[in-house]
Amino acid sequence: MSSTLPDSVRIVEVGPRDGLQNEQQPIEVAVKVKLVEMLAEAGLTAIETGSFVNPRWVPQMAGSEEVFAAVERRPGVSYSALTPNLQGFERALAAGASEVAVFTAASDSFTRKNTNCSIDESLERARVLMEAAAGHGLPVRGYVSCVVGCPYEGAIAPARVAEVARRLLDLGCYEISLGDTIGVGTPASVSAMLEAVLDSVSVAKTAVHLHDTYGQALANIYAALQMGIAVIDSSVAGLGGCPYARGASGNVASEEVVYLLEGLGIAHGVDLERLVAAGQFICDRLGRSNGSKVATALLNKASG
Ligand SMILES: CC(C)(COP(=O)([O-])OP(=O)([O-])OC[C@H]1O[C@@H](n2cnc3c(N)ncnc32)[C@H](O)[C@@H]1OP(=O)([O-])[O-])[C@@H](O)C(=O)NCCC(=O)NCCSC(=O)C[C@@](C)(O)CC(=O)[O-]
Repeated sequence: MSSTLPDSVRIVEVGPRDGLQNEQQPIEVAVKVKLVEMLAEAGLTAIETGSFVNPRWVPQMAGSEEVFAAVERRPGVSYSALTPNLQGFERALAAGASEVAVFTAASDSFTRKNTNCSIDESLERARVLMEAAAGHGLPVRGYVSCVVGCPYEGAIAPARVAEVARRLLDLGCYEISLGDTIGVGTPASVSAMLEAVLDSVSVAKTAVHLHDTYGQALANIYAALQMGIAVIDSSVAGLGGCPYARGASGNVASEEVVYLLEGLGIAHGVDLERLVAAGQFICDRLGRSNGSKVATALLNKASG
């Protein structure tokens, strides 16, 4: 095995936010709370618990205040919130989020559809937000969407991604999460993008956030691991998608990531059985089949 693989990986669980934001049916606050608590019990230490965006844009996240208020906090777990602007930050702060995440994209067209502004304007909003966050000592993570392809502009040049990632880092983000929002990347295009980013952002501050729309997410994660990336975003049961990226399916399933890391001998700190239980809990509540192949295989094995 390549010696460049990391010894341990931090999994950032985005299911309660990225996974649920696209759901059309109402989901009770108590169900979201139970999901977050089950994920923490499974050993996840970074859980994106909700977002503080305009509820007219993403109605499913309207109850995030209540979710943050009701979740029983476990020591050592970071309960983060996605925030597009100062107003979102103030809501996150009042709700007691452990940290916040700002977001932009490597595509102006996507940024306009998602946040009603240009990349430059989104970075200006992030700057204002981050000044406020610094005043409260709250860490800020940065997302770049459309790092390989954009639903409106097509292929995205790696240099464009590197530039936006660098600008977020310069604003003070402690980590940059690179999102293949529509899951079009392959190991070749993801590696080329990462090479460009790693020229100006250290590997220790780089994370990948890969949707599995074309079934390439695990292969892309393996390519990223080989480049030393040690932070992976994922969503329990493979839930999710961005409401402003038509056709985008869920993130790579957290269960798949844990199984892969286990097989590679990379430490991750997650109890797979409990994680599978959390995924099945939310799938049952949503009335849908489990999007994780690993969960499906383990559940079939247990019942057979
Ligand atoms: C960014 C805005 C707010 C701009 O939306 P806007 O309409 O341009 O905002 P505005 O500043 O002109 O304000 C208009 C109204 O929105 C309200 N408003 C303004 N901000 C907030 C806020 N924070 N919370 C609550 N309300 C807010 C504000 O108070 C006002 O209310 P009104 O006076 O009309 O009643 C809007 O476009 C928005 O909420 N967009 C969010 C879209 C979203 O959540 N997308 C999904 C997350 S991104 C993603 O999934 C990708 C990612 C991160 O996972 C990585 C990947 O996969 O690539």
